[in-house]
Amino acid sequence: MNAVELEKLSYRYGNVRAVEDVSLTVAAGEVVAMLGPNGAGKSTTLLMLLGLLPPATGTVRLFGSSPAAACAAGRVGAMPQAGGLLPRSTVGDLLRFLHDVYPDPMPIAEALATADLTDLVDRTVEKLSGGQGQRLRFAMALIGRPDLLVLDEPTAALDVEARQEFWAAIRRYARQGRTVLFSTHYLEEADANADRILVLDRGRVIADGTADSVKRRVSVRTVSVVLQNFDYSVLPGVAAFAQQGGRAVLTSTDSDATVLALAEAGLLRDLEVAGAGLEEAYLALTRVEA
Ligand SMILES: Nc1ncnc2c1ncn2[C@@H]1O[C@H](COP(=O)(O)OP(=O)(O)OP(=O)(O)O)[C@@H](O)[C@H]1O
Repeated sequence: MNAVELEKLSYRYGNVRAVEDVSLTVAAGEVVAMLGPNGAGKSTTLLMLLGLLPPATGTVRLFGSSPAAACAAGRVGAMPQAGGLLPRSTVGDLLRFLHDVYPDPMPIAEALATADLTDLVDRTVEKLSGGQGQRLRFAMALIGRPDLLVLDEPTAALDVEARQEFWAAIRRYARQGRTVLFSTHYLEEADANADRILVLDRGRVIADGTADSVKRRVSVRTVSVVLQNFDYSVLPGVAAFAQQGGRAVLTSTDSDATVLALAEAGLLRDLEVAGAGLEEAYLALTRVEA
């Protein structure tokens, strides 16, 4: 059974089209990253998925049920983007409280260990670092032993080390065959931690597949030549332009056309053409859509 089925979901805030006709399924056991720039519609999609925002059009099914029924059955755990921690409570207080709410919770010691919080059980929330606070939210999301974990930009504002610790905890949980859906701005996070990447832009899914297939979705290449005084962005195929060490580095969705145009403009000095990484593919995808 699919963990998530979204069909033709749309949402508007007044005149702003936040989500447009999004249809997708997530199979049970998949770890899926939802990648997209600011305002792409990630949070709005996740809020509708969780049943916290009624879709303008379309339907959401979680494990074949409505979001409300799946949540009531304890099958869904979520880490929303914003969300306070009850002041003056300790890590242990919050987990004990939630432990008693769910039908089939995991032992508190297991939630603490999975989120690497065992040594902080008596710490009050005001004294937690940013990374520790996020790991507590993660423990709160997973103590109900949910089959589906939904995380909205869980590592925003964390430093590199805290992010690594956080992802190690998520991977421990995913290895138990759970479904995880997370949103992020960080390509490397999506690449390193997800089986599949969805790219959202302006409310639509513009790519869906493995990191490799996202790269192949547009045959993006990096074309570079010695930098000259020229507006490279007007050349055909060029989705992005950067200056690096005296070179013009062009991300191109049609490297043949770009190279031909460079030749015609007399700009072909010390040409290099290379396959591009996920970052360039993503940039090109969102630019091509624009
Ligand atoms: N409460 C709101 N009222 C009005 N417009 C909103 C509201 N929330 C979001 N929007 C708009 O809807 C669009 C989608 O926003 P959303 O927060 O879903 O995107 P996002 O991909 O999660 O962005 P971010 O990465 O910045 O969190 C944006 O244009 C945003 O400005």
